[in-house]
Amino acid sequence: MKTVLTIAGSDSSGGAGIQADLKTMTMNGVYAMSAITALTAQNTTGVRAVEEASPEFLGQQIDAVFEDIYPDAVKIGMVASCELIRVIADKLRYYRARNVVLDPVMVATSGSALLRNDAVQTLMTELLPLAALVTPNIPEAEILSGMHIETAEDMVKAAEQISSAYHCAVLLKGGHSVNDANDLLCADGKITWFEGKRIDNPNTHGTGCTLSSAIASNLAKGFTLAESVRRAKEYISGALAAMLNLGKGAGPMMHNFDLKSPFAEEAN
Ligand SMILES: Nc1ncnc2c1ncn2[C@@H]1O[C@H](COP(=O)(O)OP(=O)(O)OP(=O)(O)O)[C@@H](O)[C@H]1O
Ligand SMILES: Cc1ncc(COP(=O)(O)O)c(N)n1
Repeated sequence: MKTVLTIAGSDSSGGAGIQADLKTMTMNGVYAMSAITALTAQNTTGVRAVEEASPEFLGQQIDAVFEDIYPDAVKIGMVASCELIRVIADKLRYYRARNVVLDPVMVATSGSALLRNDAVQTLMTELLPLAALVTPNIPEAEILSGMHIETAEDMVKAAEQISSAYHCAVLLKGGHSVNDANDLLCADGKITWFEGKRIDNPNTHGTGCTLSSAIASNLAKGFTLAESVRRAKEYISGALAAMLNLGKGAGPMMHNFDLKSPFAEEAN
């Protein structure tokens, strides 16, 4: 069985972060492992508190995984601080991690900051060059490229700029666009659009975490980058279309929307 490690923060409400990653990886047929950067006390309405792991303890978690079950892919989500970013970068270099997918999480859907302001530059210089793929949403791509993004042409220019500056592929996600949810892949100088009809569902907590974990899972299974993105887009569209409605704010999506297991049956 193929294996994937997520290095990310815990979301107590289960919709984003480590919890979304483990659900997504399991549903995408890989064995999921985790190294937790921070605990968050959060729900669908917002983040109440954050407890960061110490850099030493994060390093120990990553060592424990790599020394025993070497992951076929690594997904990185919330990284919180400069110190934690440096540990992650050192470990990924030391273990020559492959298929690294970086979701440059900065702000939660609810508006709370998940990355310290002074850590944005460290994320860009330390982690982007190690990534096979970086998956910014539109506001994150504006920060990474220093460009304002309004049109599809702006998305292409920003993705090309980030890709050439950091020598990694870029998937610029269109979830925050006013039009359809079309995502753009820029890899080896080639632009590919992945089109998605906008689903009228306000419950989008954890969409970015889910998409990047599904891509990492498919890379681990040996699919090409473009095919991994296509399959992940299909997965996120299915999870959103299942119209789960939980919580008082932007709720989580359903992961077991396609599960026909007898263990999933509910009592009448
Ligand atoms: N309403 C929607 N309908 C269809 N697809 C969507 C919708 N919202 C987001 N997506 C898709 O979900 C994925 C994540 O995109 P998005 O731009 O929301 O990322 P994000 O902002 O990082 O997510 P997060 O909510 O975790 O912060 C993309 O493939 C995007 O196209
Ligand atoms: C621990 C953690 N990681 C990532 C996100 C981003 O997800 P979203 O933008 O959907 O809130 C989050 N809210 N919490």
